[in-house]
Amino acid sequence: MAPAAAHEPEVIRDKAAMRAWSRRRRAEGKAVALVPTMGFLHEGHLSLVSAAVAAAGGPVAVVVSIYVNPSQFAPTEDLATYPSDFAGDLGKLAATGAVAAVFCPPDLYVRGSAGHPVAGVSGGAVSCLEDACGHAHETWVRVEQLEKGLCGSSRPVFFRGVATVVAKLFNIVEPDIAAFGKKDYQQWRVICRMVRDLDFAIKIIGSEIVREADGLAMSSRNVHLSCEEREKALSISRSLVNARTAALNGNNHSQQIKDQIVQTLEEAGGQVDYVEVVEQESLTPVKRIDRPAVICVAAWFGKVRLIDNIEIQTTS
Ligand SMILES: Nc1ncnc2c1ncn2[C@@H]1O[C@H](COP(=O)(O)OP(=O)(O)OP(=O)(O)O)[C@@H](O)[C@H]1O
Ligand SMILES: CC(C)(CO)[C@@H](O)C(=O)[O-]
Ligand code: BAL
Repeated sequence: MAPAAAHEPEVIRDKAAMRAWSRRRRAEGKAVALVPTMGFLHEGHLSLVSAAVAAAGGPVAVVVSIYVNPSQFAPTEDLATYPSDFAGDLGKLAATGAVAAVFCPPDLYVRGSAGHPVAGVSGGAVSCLEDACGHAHETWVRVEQLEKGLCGSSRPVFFRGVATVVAKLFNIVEPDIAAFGKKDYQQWRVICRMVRDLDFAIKIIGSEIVREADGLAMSSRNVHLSCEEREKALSISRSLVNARTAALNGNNHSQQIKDQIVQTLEEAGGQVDYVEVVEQESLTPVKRIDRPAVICVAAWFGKVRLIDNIEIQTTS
């Protein structure tokens, strides 16, 4: 976003202090906008700040939360190596001049004692939270249909953890607006559905994907790609753009589109997790792209699992 006068955001670590801060801002006549993140910020995150300010359309206090949520990671996933740079993040947020507070709680869960045997959810899976601390926390938000498929298939505790922690953040920050990136397309849809179904009085913004100049979707995990892997990973955005061009030119059979993308990714040396063509809102698979659809991809390059997608708006 355009450089503005640097403004140091207030750093808040305590839940009660965060809630009190939000209530004071609202009493001053400001809307409160929340941008939930896991830190190691990049331009994609900063675009959410701009989107939240634009959506408010008036006086607004923007809160960016930075919290790496253990309950959305399975013990086999990369919680331990998730990148972080708190000082760098604060500098980037200050430079926007648009962020009033950073909420960075040391922990958001009631913890039990380690070593307790834990039964899994969804066919045996447990998250890093239960794995380390038993079942002291036992209340979960499930968005039962939308959490299935796509990322939900290979990350069985992911959306349960995301919906739960976002609900907790909503209850702590009490925002009027919250901004999410369409890079995590299924996550954005899951949050929209949770807000609708549970009557959160919060306007959810779905913000466009911010890309590097060569097309790679910005992602905190990109830092773990070697130069060679990064070059190969460009096959994701390139294959998505080609697929959209083909679909808009009438080559709109989902199976052919998927086969072409899988072939391109594998030839580049990627390991495909999934390629799916789905309806934009319901995320149900479509056989042809004859209504608004989105092509979603997850693929591994080296040890890094990347996701990306492209929306296709049909005119018919
Ligand atoms: N390139 C991007 N464009 C727009 N929004 C983004 C982009 N990358 C992340 N976001 C959004 O930022 C928010 C916080 O995401 P997160 O902190 O997990 O960053 P990330 O870059 O997605 O990291 P990861 O490597 O875990 O995918 C989410 O709503 C996410 O969709
Ligand atoms: C929404 C979120 C902050 C919940 O932990 C996370 O999944 C993310 O950064 O996309
Ligand atoms: N941006 C999604 C967070 C995760 O992959 O855990």
